[in-house]
Amino acid sequence: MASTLLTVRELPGEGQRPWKGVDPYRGSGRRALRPMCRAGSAAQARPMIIVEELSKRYGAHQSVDRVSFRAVPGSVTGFLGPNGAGKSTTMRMMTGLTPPSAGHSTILGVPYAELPNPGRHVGVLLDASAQHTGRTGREILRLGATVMGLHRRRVDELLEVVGLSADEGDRRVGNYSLGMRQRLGLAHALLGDPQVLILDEPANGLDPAGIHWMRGLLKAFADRGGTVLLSSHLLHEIEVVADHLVVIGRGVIVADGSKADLLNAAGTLVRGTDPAALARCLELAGHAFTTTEDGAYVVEATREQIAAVAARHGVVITELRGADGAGLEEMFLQLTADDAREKVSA
Ligand SMILES: Nc1ncnc2c1ncn2[C@@H]1O[C@H](COP(=O)(O)OP(=O)(O)OP(=O)(O)O)[C@@H](O)[C@H]1O
Repeated sequence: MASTLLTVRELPGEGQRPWKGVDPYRGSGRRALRPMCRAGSAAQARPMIIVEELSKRYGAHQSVDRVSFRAVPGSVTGFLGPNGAGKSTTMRMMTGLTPPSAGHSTILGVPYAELPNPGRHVGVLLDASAQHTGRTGREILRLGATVMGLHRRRVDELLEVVGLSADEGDRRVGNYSLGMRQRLGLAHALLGDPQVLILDEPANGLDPAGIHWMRGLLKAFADRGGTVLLSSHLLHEIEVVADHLVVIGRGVIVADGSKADLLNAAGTLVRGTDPAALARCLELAGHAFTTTEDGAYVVEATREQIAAVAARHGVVITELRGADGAGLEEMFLQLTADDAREKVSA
């Protein structure tokens, strides 16, 4: 299937970048990232990442099985799955580090390996602990800046953006904590002012303040028109930051949709003053439901449908909301229950 969105020649070069000439730092106490203004809403709907039927087999083990999804600009796509589900393998295939057994993927319309000066278009953070431990953070960023043809000034800017002090920048990476390595990895991913970010578990090792900071950074990146693909098993983190969710279990995509749709699919929680009467009217209306431990019902119907049924039968409702009390975790555990190492009681 032809999926080319932009040819290499059409990729915005330095002189064509829409944000060229804008001073992104003016008026801000801390340095901000460059804005990524995008033309219209139609352009925003075009997927920047297309993964089609990607598969990876290691010997007899099928690690990734015909995985397909897309990520569009202006949004954060959360790539969720339990340990060993195939997230890293998929991302490694997308970024040319692992050859797929079948399928293909494109970023900005071309395979990652065909992007000219890829760091200028796609920021990748796959394994923060893989950085050279003998170099300082600043040296690693300077090397990256040289390879990408960037001014050295950019290194200082990015150290500041990710919250590493000048002193920390001059320390050897071998002496960095995991959280500091994640910040450095993120700085490296952002160095080339890319349009797309592919980040594998970037929150690992970050403290709560660091996770909060990163959440803001990724949201701001997406708000400026960037495309973010973010893998994690930190479900609450993803729930807060992602607009779109792709859930993987044992190498297979088990859910793919907007966060709102997937959470709504978890059903509606309703509680009434007379549970038996409420149950009867739900049955009469043909709405399937389950009972929670504390006597509420989780119903396969919208809030409006339930309210209408209750009103028709004169049943008093005391609580009516999306059944997302446990948020994404509940949905995630349900969707991956067959795949999880720890079995979850329904
Ligand atoms: N080089 C390899 N050789 C053999 N098996 C591999 C290799 N790389 C990954 N696998 C297997 O592929 C499966 C998916 O691993 P992957 O690292 O992609 O999972 P993940 O979803 O990123 O997990 P985690 O959340 O624990 O990082 C696992 O069963 C893993 O053991």
